[in-house]
Amino acid sequence: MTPPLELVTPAPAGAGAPLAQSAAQSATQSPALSISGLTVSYGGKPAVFSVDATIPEGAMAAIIGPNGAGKSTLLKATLGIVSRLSGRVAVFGKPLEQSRHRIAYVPQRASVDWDFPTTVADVVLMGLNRELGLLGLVRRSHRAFARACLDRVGMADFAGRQIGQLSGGQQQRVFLARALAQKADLYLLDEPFAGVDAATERAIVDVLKTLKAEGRTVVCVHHDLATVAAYFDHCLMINLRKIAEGPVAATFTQANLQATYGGRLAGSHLDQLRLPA
Ligand SMILES: Nc1ncnc2c1ncn2[C@@H]1O[C@H](COP(=O)(O)OP(=O)(O)OP(=O)(O)O)[C@@H](O)[C@H]1O
Repeated sequence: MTPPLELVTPAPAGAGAPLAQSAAQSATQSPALSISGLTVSYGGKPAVFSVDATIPEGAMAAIIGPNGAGKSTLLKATLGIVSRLSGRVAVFGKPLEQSRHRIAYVPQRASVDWDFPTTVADVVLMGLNRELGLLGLVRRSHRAFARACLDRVGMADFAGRQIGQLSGGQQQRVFLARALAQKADLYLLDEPFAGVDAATERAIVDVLKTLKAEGRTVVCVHHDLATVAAYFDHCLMINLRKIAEGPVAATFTQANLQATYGGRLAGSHLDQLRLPA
C-alpha cells in the first residue's frame, strides 16, 4: 500500500491563476500523450507489449481492456512509476522529465493506504506541493484554493475529516480534488468510477467534462463498456498489445471489442451495446 503523500505529481506554479487558463490551450500542436513501442515486463513476463498510442490534446480518452490487460501498467509506465523495458513517452511533445509538472494522476483507490493519518484538506494541499516549496509554507490563499477544489467535487464540508473516515466514493472525489489543485494539462485517472454510486459517478464525469471544455486532456482507465460512448471521444483498446486506437465512433466496434476481450464478452453483451460491426 502506498501512502497518499507519494502519489503526487508536482503541481505547476501559480496557485492563484484561474483553472481556465490552461497552458495546453496555447502551447503546442503536439499530442498530449505520445507512446511508442512501450514494453513493460514484471519478472521477465511482459504486461504491456510494444504499445503505440497518440492521445490528442483536449481529448477525453478511455483505456479499455479486460482484467490484467496492462491498462494500469501502461499509465504507471507513462508516469515512470514502473520502468519501461523499451519504448518512448512524450507529453505535449516533450520527454516526461520536462513535462511531469503538467500531469496529474489519480491512482486506483485500492492502491492507496487510507489509514495514513492526514485530513482531506491536507491531501488536496499535496496537489500544490511544488509551489509550497521545500518548507511547505501553506498560506491562506493556498487553503482557500484547496477548498475551492474540494467544492468542485462537492467535498468542501469534509475538509477537516481524516481520509480513513471517508466512504469509497468520497475518497475518489478527494483524490480528484487533489488532481484539480495541480492545475495540470493532462489528467490520468485509473478507474475513477470503480465502486462509486451513480451520483458520484455523475459528479466525477461533470468535473472531467469541464476539464475537457477548458482544453485539458483526460485519460481514464475504464471498465464500463456501456458508458464509453457517452463519456469519451477517444479510445485505446489493449490486451497486452494494442488492439485499436482512435475516435470512439471509429474504434468502439463489435469487431474490436471481440478482439480485445475475446470470449469474455458474450454475444448478448455486445448486442446490448448496439455497436457497428
Ligand atoms: N507489481 C507487479 N508485479 C508483478 N506483476 C504485476 C504487477 N503489477 C501488475 N502485474 C501483472 O501485470 C499484468 C497487467 O496488470 P495491470 O494491473 O496493468 O492490468 P489491468 O489491465 O490494469 O488490470 P485490471 O483491469 O484488473 O485492473 C497482470 O497480469 C498483473 O498480474
